[in-house]
Amino acid sequence: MNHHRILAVAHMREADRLTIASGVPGMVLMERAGAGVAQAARAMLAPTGRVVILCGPGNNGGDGFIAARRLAEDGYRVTLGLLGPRERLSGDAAAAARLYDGPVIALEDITCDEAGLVIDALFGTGLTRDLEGAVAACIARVARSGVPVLAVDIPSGIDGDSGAIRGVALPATRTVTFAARKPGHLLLPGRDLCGAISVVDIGIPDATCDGFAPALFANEPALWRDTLPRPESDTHKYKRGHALVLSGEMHRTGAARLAARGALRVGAGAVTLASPRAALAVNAAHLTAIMLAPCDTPEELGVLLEDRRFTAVALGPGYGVGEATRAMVKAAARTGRGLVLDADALTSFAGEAYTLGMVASAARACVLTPHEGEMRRLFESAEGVRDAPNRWQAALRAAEIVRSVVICKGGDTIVASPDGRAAILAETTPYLATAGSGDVLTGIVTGLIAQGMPAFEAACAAVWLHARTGIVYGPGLIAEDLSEALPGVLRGL
Ligand SMILES: NC(=O)C1=CN([C@@H]2O[C@H](COP(=O)(O)OP(=O)(O)OC[C@H]3O[C@@H](n4cnc5c(N)ncnc54)[C@H](O)[C@@H]3O)[C@@H](O)[C@H]2O)[C@@H](O)CC1
Ligand SMILES: [K+]
Repeated sequence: MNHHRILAVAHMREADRLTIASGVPGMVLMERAGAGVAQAARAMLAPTGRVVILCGPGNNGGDGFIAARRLAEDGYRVTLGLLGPRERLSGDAAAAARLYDGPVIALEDITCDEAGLVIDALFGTGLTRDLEGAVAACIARVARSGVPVLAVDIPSGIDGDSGAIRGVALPATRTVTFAARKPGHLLLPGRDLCGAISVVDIGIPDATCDGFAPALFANEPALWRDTLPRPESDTHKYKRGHALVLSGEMHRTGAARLAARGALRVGAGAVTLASPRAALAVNAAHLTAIMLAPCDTPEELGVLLEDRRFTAVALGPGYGVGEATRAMVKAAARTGRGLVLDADALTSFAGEAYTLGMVASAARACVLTPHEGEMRRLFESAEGVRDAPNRWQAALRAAEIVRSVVICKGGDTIVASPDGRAAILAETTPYLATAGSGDVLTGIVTGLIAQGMPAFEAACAAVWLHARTGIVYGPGLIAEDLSEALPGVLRGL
């Protein structure tokens, strides 16, 4: 199994279909899925403990019936509640139900008394509308009981593609999913309801999923570790890339310095801050390893960037919104370097995502790092972004429009590439929500791109490193700490 691949619901269905078409009966896949659930359940139950299994009307319920049979055979006391009449089950789910010869009661009659575990096999990836009525009431009862819950495939009520709660959802202690995680396991609020997630191999060959587009991933080191720049023994500082970060005016210089420090800490050989003349003294008072150059106009930026040693430019943090910023972005892009645009550089193109796309296409590689508000402003009139059915589809469409890698920041940051790849961050910390934290992220991406790392991988690595540093540091974190704690996380890789 490719462990960082994730499968959209439609792709999971297609992978099932292709595997079945290649000669593996659907029932064999379901048997493996149910066996995986039973195995996880055993680890959560005392010997001969009581387990309540909630089965829905589709194949998720089918997995529940398989698990019920296996656990009953092992001597556990099984109570199975089914939503709807048994005669209405069809296909593999009906076959799985026939193999289970224990009693089946109505979902409405389920209680959790003395139960050591509840297995939630109500709905999986086939959820199509909000949960209500008897199911919603049952979910509320189980949630109130405090009994540990093992979710089959995904907690019932969570949308597999968006991670949204459809009406209500049953929070799980553990989730056992099949073949690969789905976007809803990583996106909020779904992620918070899954508990510990494990993936069971049900025999869907990797090659079956290789050609799926878009290609979705969990943002984990396995995705980008091989492309992470490592200095060779014969290196010198300019071989490790030279990043240029543009500073804002006198009263707004801190953001750029935070970014510059991030770029240096992640391994750029040299970093220069391009500062308005009026702010040179302020910046000089705060910089040591980072160099300083005066730069007030697009023409001056062009002259500065005639030095071919500059490999990447970052623009936006604290820079100010308006025509002057737009002109600087265009001047930077024209020089064909790696380009990272954040904050004011993005807001300066509010409502003009297509224009920004044209500008960005001149850069060697371009990465945009919008938070939710910047994303909304930039793409307010762009088709297929605001009305996308979920955040990864919005991110992919956005990347296509701006012809850049887009980092959609949030508690479940998504990195999307115009080539159709997207990666979702699985783990982060709310301590990162602190002033200047985003500026450091901008600097980390810039530093990686300056060293020649491909844009998508650089963006994914930066997002992961930033999050991991925040997790490791924890309470009390301020933006300045991020760059200083980064080496520890880099060492761990
Ligand atoms: N061969 C396969 O396709 C495999 C499927 N597997 C399991 O099958 C699941 C997907 O099965 P299905 O596609 O049958 O989907 P589900 O079992 O998730 O649910 C589909 C059923 O629920 C109904 N439904 C949807 N939303 C509802 C709502 N809000 N209220 C009431 N009823 C609602 C639908 O009409 C349909 O009858 C996966 O999550 C996984 O657990 C596994 O067994 C592995 C193999
Ligand atoms: K479920």
